[in-house]
Amino acid sequence: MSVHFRKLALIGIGLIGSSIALAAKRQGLVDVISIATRKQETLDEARDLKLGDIYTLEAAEAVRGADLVIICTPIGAYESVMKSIASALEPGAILSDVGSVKGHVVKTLTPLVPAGISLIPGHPLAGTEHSGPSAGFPELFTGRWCVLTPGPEVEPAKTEKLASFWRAMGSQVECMDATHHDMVLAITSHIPHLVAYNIVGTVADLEAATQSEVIKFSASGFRDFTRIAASDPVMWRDIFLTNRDAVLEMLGRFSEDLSALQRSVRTGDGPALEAMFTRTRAIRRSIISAGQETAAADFGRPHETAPVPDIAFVREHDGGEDA
Ligand SMILES: NC(=O)c1ccc[n+]([C@@H]2O[C@H](COP(=O)([O-])OP(=O)(O)OC[C@H]3O[C@@H](n4cnc5c(N)ncnc54)[C@H](O)[C@@H]3O)[C@@H](O)[C@H]2O)c1
Ligand SMILES: O=C(O)C(=O)C[C@]1(C(=O)O)C=C[C@@H](O)C=C1
Repeated sequence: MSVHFRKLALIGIGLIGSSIALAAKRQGLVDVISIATRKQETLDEARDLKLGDIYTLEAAEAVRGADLVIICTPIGAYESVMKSIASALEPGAILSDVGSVKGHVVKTLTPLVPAGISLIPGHPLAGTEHSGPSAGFPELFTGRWCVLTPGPEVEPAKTEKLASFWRAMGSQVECMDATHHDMVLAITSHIPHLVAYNIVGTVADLEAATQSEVIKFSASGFRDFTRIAASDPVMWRDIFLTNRDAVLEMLGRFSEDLSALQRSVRTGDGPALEAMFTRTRAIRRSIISAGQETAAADFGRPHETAPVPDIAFVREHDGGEDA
């Protein structure tokens, strides 16, 4: 199966779009890359970085003649992007995306997709807290999962072609149901971000209320949370607006477990606290020893089959992790 595409159109060129452009070019997966963004300054930045071959503010122009189109904008922009590109899509093209929520994306895009176009939603489980065209790097997807959620109507050969594209950029690919994806990501990615946003907000409020230097003397545990809490506000707003049900369901479970911990602290239950912390330390160590700092374990893939990414590289780009 050929991995090659004639023309790749990227709608939105931030962290993920620019990483795809760099990785696809490096691996020789496409002849031409066309890039569309909403703002001229972003387009100019992408051109200065030589991310593509064609640059335009018109998404419809970018997708004309493209055999692979990947939407790389925040999820809230999908409907208007789709309406503007629908009539310009090339018959036979694969239409995909990289959005962090899949159920909502399927619901929004499906009714707008013209006949003859294969919609195969995707989600690379890789990222950083940085955004914009200059944040991308071609190794972002190396050793990371990419989840695809094709509907039953999609020809298996089309899904396989897109899967080969992601594999050629270094990812491992898994197909799954969009609802399952959203439930797993709610607990492994969305709630961790919510917790980080909350704790950093609480500390900042405390500092203001007590007029004391709480943040100045914060230890590195708190700083790890501030990395996550620095993630793009628009992207994360859209994730919580579109994965509401799964996030609320998982948040219920999370709150129960937090209450149990609260009780252990209040009652001075040392053994319970130690048992919990021993269990979580073992989970962290098993992820690190498998070299897979992603949600791979949550997809039930045995650790030993996970590829070993260059942890030093990941650490440098992710802003620091303990080993
Ligand atoms: N950042 C991550 O860690 C990460 C990881 C995996 C998936 N994702 C998903 O990838 C998508 C993009 O995230 P990112 O981190 O690359 O964001 P980003 O903010 O770095 O880039 C988004 C890009 O979309 C452009 N854009 C916004 N609205 C647009 C519109 N209407 N038309 C054309 N362009 C538009 C912006 O100008 C920007 O270039 C999101 O849907 C997000 O859920 C992000
Ligand atoms: O490493 C980070 O900074 C990320 O937040 C990446 C992360 C994640 O939660 O793992 C964030 C959202 C994406 O949908 C996928 C990956």
